[in-house]
Amino acid sequence: MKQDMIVILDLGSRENTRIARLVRDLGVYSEIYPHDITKEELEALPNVKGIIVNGGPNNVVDGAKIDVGNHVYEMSIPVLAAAHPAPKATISLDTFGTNDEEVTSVLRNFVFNSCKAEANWNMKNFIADQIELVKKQVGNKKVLLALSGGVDSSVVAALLLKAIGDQLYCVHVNHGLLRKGEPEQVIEVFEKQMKANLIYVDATERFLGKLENVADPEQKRKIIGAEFIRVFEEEARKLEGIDFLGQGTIYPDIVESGTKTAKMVKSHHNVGGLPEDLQFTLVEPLRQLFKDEVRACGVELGLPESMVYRQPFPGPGLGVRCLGAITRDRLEAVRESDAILREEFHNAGLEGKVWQYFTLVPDFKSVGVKDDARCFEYPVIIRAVNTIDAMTATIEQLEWPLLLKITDRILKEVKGVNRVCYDLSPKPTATIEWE
Ligand SMILES: Nc1ncnc2c1ncn2[C@@H]1O[C@H](COP(=O)(O)OP(=O)(O)OP(=O)(O)O)[C@@H](O)[C@H]1O
Repeated sequence: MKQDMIVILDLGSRENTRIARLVRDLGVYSEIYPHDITKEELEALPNVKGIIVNGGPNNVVDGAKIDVGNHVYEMSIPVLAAAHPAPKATISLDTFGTNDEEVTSVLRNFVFNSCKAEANWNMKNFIADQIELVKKQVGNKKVLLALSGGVDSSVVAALLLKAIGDQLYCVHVNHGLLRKGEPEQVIEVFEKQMKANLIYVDATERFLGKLENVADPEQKRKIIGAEFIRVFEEEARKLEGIDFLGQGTIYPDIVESGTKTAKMVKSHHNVGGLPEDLQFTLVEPLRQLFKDEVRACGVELGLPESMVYRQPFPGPGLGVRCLGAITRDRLEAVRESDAILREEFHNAGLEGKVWQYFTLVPDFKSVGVKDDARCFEYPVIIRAVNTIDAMTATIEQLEWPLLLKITDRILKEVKGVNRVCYDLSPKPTATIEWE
């Protein structure tokens, strides 16, 4: 193992994530574990140079104070106890302080002087360590991975390929709701370039059939999710002797599901809902990474930037941007207009600058004129928003010439469309997606 590690024990503090990031900013890898980690579990972690017991006022669960076991202090590993009474800490603090510089100076002293950790955290070493761990976990067994072509599953796929090569089986499901060029890119990158075992399933007809005449957004999402599990399950059953399921779980997924310490564990299974008899052990090499680190990992693994810096895309795909009951003509109009929008944002240097931008097509028509004749066609609505946490969002103030150019191209190139609108609504009151 190449990297030293500082372990942060979670006693419910909201600061855990910040401390982990600040330790990593010092160049030392850090991971967060539940407060009730056992002696054996702690001993099994590689290269632990120091432990931070991060206390604070949230250390009460169901009326009882929670604490770490005494073994934490008896392992001859330096311990920093912050806002927490500790029998034998190397360093005890009342609190970590509020500004990052203060906290960093305490951490620097602990990490380098007390723990003698080396600043050897970088993507190369992270990848090398994860490869070693995955090899140890998987042995000569097979791993199945649902590969969406999104950032997280693509980075996991690339990492697992490096670790176990053709013991990895990737399944990419085309549900007919992917963006233009996406299934082609998955095939090009993973099958042609990286030589992965890629199972490509074109289930377009199946999904669109199930979605026919379904207008309720919740119902649409449910059908897409359930059908995805069914297709994936069928593929899994065709393959023999699979013991592991690879997943692109990343640290924010774990925090969102509620950490163990917060007693909110709502198991986060990305590919949730697989039948009971399909029992897999999970392989989740990115589970301790933040999104920007996942991207850096993807770049280091040689994935194309367009994949690694892809904007967020909803699970049900274009299905929720073809409003109401999905029809093939409107779905095509969403896909084509979205491709134009992305191309023009790329040309204008806005890619990576605007958080999310897409088009949608509602299920009503308006009157227009084309070639001197009256026409009755769909509008395309453009949405471009910026946000930090997706809880609130502001709209991007696009330049008029760019908006006019995109409008012109959509009206000329997309079939069945006679009108383009720009959605000016922030969140709140509007959500980012329409459905
Ligand atoms: N079309 C698909 N084909 C294969 N797997 C998929 C597909 N869509 C989703 N998945 C699987 O379900 C997981 C969760 O999908 P979701 O749309 O919530 O994306 P995510 O958590 O942002 O991950 P990613 O960045 O990999 O898409 C994905 O990581 C992937 O493993």
